[in-house]
Amino acid sequence: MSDTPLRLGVNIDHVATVRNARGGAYPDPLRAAKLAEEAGADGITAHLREDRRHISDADIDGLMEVLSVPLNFEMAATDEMQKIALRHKPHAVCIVPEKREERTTEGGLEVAREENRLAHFIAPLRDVGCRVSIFIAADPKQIEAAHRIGAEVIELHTGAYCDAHAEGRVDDAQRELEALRKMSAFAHSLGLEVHAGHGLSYDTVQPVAAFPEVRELNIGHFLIGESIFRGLTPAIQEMRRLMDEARQ
Ligand SMILES: CC(=O)[C@@H](O)[C@H](O)COP(=O)(O)O
Ligand SMILES: NCC(=O)COP(=O)(O)O
Repeated sequence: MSDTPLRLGVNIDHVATVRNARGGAYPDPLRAAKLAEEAGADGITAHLREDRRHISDADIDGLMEVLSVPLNFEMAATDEMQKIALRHKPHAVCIVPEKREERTTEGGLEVAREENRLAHFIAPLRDVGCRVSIFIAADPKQIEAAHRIGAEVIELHTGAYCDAHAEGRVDDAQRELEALRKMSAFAHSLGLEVHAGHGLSYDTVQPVAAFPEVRELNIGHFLIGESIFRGLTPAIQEMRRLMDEARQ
């Protein structure tokens, strides 16, 4: 039983993916964000990619205006994105690695090799009051580097665990989960706030939600997919229920 509350951040990127499949304005990610808030989301996550394949600049403008819960703004460590973040000053900025040719965010940020540049990159974001988070693999070297550059939060990439689970690679899934468990405890021991996300579903969320050090899960693709079948509000409520159950 953990008495630390576990927040649910709902990622609305893939509402924008569906909208962009046809151009135009439907379905509207802002409407999804407001619905997610009403359904119990503690925050909204949106990733403005360099290629704008889903979330657009106008979506970020709109989210900053309409949200009552905090926005977790995911972005690559580029000058363009830094300017946008400094203009909006969202509650949290999560620095993620990005490759144009990837289908989705494939791994964690390489912090150790770019420590100096990243320390300078995040300093102004912290100065304007953004909580800076680093999207990272379950690797002690990267976690130590994230701590050294002054990040307050790390978000552990759960994709490898979820992929192994989905493909029925039971031993691999168990090994990935164990790494996530150990690294949550390690990051927490350094004073970092620990978040996790990527690819989580009803089948994979509970073991991660049960780690006592994890304070926030960011979940998107599965929830938006599941909302086709049961509606966004029930899809989010069921995720919330599973998270609470795992925490007991
Ligand atoms: C950084 C990350 O985990 C991804 O959440 C992202 O927000 C989802 O979008 P992509 O599928 O484009 O990576
Ligand atoms: N940072 C992870 C996130 O926001 C959601 O990832 P996914 O559930 O869309 O894979």
